[in-house]
Amino acid sequence: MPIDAAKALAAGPRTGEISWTPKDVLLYHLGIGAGLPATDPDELRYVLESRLHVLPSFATVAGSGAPGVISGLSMPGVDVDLARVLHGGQALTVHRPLPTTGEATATSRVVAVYDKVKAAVLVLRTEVFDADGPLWTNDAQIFLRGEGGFGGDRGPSARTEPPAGPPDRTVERAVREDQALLYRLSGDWNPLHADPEFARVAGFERPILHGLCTYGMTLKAVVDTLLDGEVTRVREYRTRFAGVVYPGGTLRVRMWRTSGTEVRVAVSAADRDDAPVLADTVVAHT
Ligand SMILES: CCCCCCC[C@@H](O)CC(=O)SCCNC(=O)CCNC(=O)[C@H](O)C(C)(C)COP(=O)(O)OP(=O)(O)OC[C@H]1O[C@@H](n2cnc3c(N)ncnc32)[C@H](O)[C@@H]1OP(=O)(O)O
Repeated sequence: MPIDAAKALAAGPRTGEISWTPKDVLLYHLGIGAGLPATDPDELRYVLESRLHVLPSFATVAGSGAPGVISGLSMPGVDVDLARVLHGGQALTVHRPLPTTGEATATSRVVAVYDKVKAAVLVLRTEVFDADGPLWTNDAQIFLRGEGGFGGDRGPSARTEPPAGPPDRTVERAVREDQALLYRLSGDWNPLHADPEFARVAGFERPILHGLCTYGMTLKAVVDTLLDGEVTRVREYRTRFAGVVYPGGTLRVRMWRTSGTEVRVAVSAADRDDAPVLADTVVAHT
């Protein structure tokens, strides 16, 4: 059986050491489209090592290859075809600002398996600590097409509409044609994002963008637009991947300030009739 929920949930945590350097942070920032225009002082904080600030969504790729990245998909009770895997959602809690250089311990385990009948949804939690204590917690929701129907708990429904009324701010961000090719160098080498033949087998007309690339692009847009570019103000950031993004397209990012410490966000593909891309998206901040 491809998904054995009981076995996946009973499996002990996987632990590994991770580390990163400013070069990894710079590469990640470039992969989510930072650095344009190259002379903009606000952009230099993302792409120049002497001024480097770490966008918290870097936590989703830090120490690639360790538990929690693609290797997180090979675990007890989970034996799935990569072509059926889509990233369903992501929730990040930042316990402390991310340093530009780090050595930490990452522990991952499956905390939930939901049966959506036509799919299974796996929630993989990764907790990261360094010598000074907790750094961040990441929950990845992995949508496994065709793997449901095992009689499990259906779990929560993902149907939240964006807040009523016009957004406080709307910005657009171009997705470069080579965005996925650059982004994948931060650690997610899934061929779905680079190999046209693999993408076709997976049911797409061409390679799609990594969900976590859209996730990072969106957080950067929010931080730059509403948080004065101060990356350390982000406390939590969660989203659901509601539709695919193709390289070469344009993200339309709508933002609602719902309180002094919360921004709700909806992202659509401006080049594809405003099709929803990110839903149920919240940035909690100081
Ligand atoms: C450790 C990290 C590992 C990371 C692994 C990932 C590796 C990466 O390289 C892979 C990627 O980046 S893939 C790219 C990013 N993801 C996407 O583009 C997916 C976009 N979303 C979709 O296509 C559809 O929403 C789709 C297909 C997701 C769902 O659409 P439908 O099939 O039409 O589903 P629908 O009928 O609307 O709903 C069925 C039930 O599922 C729940 N649901 C819907 N979307 C969900 C989502 N995104 N996440 C979780 N649950 C979701 C619905 O609530 C519904 O359940 P219920 O009936 O109980 O309410």
